[in-house]
Amino acid sequence: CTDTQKNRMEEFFNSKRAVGELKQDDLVNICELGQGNGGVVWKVRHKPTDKIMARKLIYLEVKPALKNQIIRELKVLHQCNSPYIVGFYGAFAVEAQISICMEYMDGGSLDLILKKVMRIPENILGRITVAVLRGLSYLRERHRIMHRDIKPSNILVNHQGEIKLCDFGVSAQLIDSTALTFIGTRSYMSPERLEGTHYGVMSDIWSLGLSLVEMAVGRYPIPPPSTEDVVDLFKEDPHGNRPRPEGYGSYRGLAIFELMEWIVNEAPPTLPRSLFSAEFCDFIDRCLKKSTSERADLNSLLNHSFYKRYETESDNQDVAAWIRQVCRTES
Ligand SMILES: CC1(C)CNC(=O)c2sc(Nc3ccc(I)cc3F)c(C(=O)N[C@@H]3CCCNC3)c2C1
Ligand SMILES: [Mg+2]
Repeated sequence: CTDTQKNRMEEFFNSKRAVGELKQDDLVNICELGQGNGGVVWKVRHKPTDKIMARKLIYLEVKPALKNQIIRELKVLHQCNSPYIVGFYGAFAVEAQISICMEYMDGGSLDLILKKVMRIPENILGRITVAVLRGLSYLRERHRIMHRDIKPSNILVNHQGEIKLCDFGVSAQLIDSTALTFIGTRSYMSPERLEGTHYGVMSDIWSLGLSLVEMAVGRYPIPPPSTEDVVDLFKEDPHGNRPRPEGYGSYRGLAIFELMEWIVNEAPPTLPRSLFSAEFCDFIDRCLKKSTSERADLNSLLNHSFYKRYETESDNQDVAAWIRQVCRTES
C-alpha cells in the first residue's frame, strides 16, 4: 500500500463517517449509470453531505426474513477496505428493493470503456491484471471469500487511474440460491462451475483470463475469432484508439447454452503470439487451463513475469492518462 493509497483510503473513511446511516430520503438521483442483470445502478447525491455515490438497486423477491439476513450480511462490506475494492457506504432495503451504496467511479466499468475503444492496450491490461490479482488476494486473505463474478463490467476505473473490483458476493450461502435467479452472463464462468462441480478461487482465475482476452482482442473470445480476423482487427488500427465502428465485436455468436457447451467441450481461447508479448500469452494460457489442477493459482500468478512487469508502477498516472484520453473521445 503506497502513501497515496493510504491517504485516499483515509479520505474515504472520513467521508464515510460524515455520511453515517444511509436513508432512502437522503439520496437524490442524478442519472442512470447502467443496467446489469438483476440490478440497475444510479449516480446519486447524498443531500446531507453533498457526496456523490453509486447506488445499486437489486430487486429481490424474497421473504422479509431472508431480506433482513442479506442486509445484515452485506454489513461485511464495511470491513472490505482495499485500494483495489470499490468503497462501500452502506446497504438498506425498501420493500423488495435492496440498495447497495458505493464509491462513485467516474471512469465507469471496463465493459463500457471497451465499447468506446476498439481494444485495451497491453500495458493497461497489465495494470488491470495487477489490480484484479491484488483485489482477489485481499478478499481471500482478509475475508476468506472469492469474487464469483469477475468480468469487465465488475472492474471499475476512475480519473485518478485507480482500478477496483465490485459485485463480489459476501453472503456466501445466499449467493448460490440467488445466483441461479441472476442467470445473466454465465459466459465468464469456468468449465468446472458450468459443470456444477465444486469450484473455488480457481474459477475467478479463469474468468480473469477470459476477461483479459476479450479486452485485448475487443470481442468476447468464444467462439474464438480466427487469427486472420484478429490480425485484420489490428491492421485497421494497431493502437486501438479509434472508437469502434457500429456492430464491431458485438456478440452475434452462439446462444448462451451452446456457449456454455463450447466452454466445457472445446479448447480454451488463446492470444495470437504475433500481436501480444510472450509473457502476456503465457499468462493467459495459464489462466485458461480447463482443468483446475493445471490452471495457475493466485500465488503463482503473483510471481508471473507479466504481473511482475506491471506491479512495480507505484502511481496510477499511466492509467489516469489513458482514461482521460478515452473519456475525451466521448462516443
Ligand atoms: C444476492 C446479493 C444481492 C446479496 N449478497 C451479496 O453478498 C451481494 S454483494 C453485491 N454487490 C456488491 C458487492 C460489493 C460492492 I463494493 C458493491 C456491490 F454492489 C451483490 C450484487 O450486486 N449482486 C449482483 C446482483 C445482480 C447480478 N450480478 C450480481 C450481492 C448479491
Ligand atoms: Mg455488476
